[in-house]
Amino acid sequence: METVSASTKISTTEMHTGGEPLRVIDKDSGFPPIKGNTLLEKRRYIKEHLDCYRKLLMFEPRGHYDMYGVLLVSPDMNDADIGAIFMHNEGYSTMCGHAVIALGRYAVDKGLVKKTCPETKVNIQCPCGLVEAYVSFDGTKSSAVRFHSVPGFLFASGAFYALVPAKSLGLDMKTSKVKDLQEAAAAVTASLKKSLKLEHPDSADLAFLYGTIVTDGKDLYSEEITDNICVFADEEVDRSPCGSGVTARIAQQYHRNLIQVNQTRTFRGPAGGIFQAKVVKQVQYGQHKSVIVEVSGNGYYTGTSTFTVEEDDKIGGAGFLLK
Ligand SMILES: O=C(O)[C@H]1NCC[C@@H]1O
Repeated sequence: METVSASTKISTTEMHTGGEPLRVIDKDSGFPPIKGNTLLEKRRYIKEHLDCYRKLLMFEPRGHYDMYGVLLVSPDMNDADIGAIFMHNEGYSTMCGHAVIALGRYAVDKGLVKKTCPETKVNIQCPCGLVEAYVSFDGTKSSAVRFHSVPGFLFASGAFYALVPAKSLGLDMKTSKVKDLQEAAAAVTASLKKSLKLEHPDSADLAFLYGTIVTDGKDLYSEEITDNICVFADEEVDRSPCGSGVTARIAQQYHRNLIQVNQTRTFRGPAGGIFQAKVVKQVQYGQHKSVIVEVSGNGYYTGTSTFTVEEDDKIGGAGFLLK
């Protein structure tokens, strides 16, 4: 495992989607070179050799407990425009909807794809597979983004989640404190990790429980907003409604016959941000009857940063988290 070099200088673009941060680390950011032919190999290489840079960029004092980032790499899928490696307080996730929404805009604005009006398509290779993002673009400004998930199935989707109604934990989405919802969700994740063996049709790298989503239990189709909170990685709280999480909720609602193809549901996260989602088609994925879900939302820019390290800064050079 490497340690961060004192000559490090990494420049990032800061964004958020529904309140959930996204630190975009582009290919020319100053992040050290990454070995590997495929996206999953690169993800493994970073995990094994460059994890100190994740800590540098996600942890305090440059980030915080609930920070989220994406590193852009060259994709290995022919159809992909960009490759994305997601990172958070514990490691590297397989799919991230809020990041895809922000990244869609980023790719259009940075000229990483050929722009078309009224929508520009951006194909993003994520660890879980190819995600198609459609970015509204009027010739000058990019805005709302919708994306089509990889197939979502019950047990599970691009990322594996447990879905639990707040009521069954003795809690309430409107009146309970975020801290109480966070602790209860983390306890569900911890106990399931001990008892549940997950399998993914494509790769063992993708088969792990990413988190627990506590919901208001409003799963039957209606135009009413449904609230949820996603607690993932090391008890990290998603501020947004969670793009991969609402994909999982829609997949569950569809498989339980509570919604039909093209019925749009509106999801709200703990910061009040809204995503809309619907099943666009049913597909077969390995042995799983699956669905492609379309999720839409808005990502925004909040600024840019350049991070450096001083040689004798042991605390800031390693980064730290306070629980
Ligand atoms: O929107 C999402 O899918 C993500 N947000 C943070 C946790 C998930 O990766």
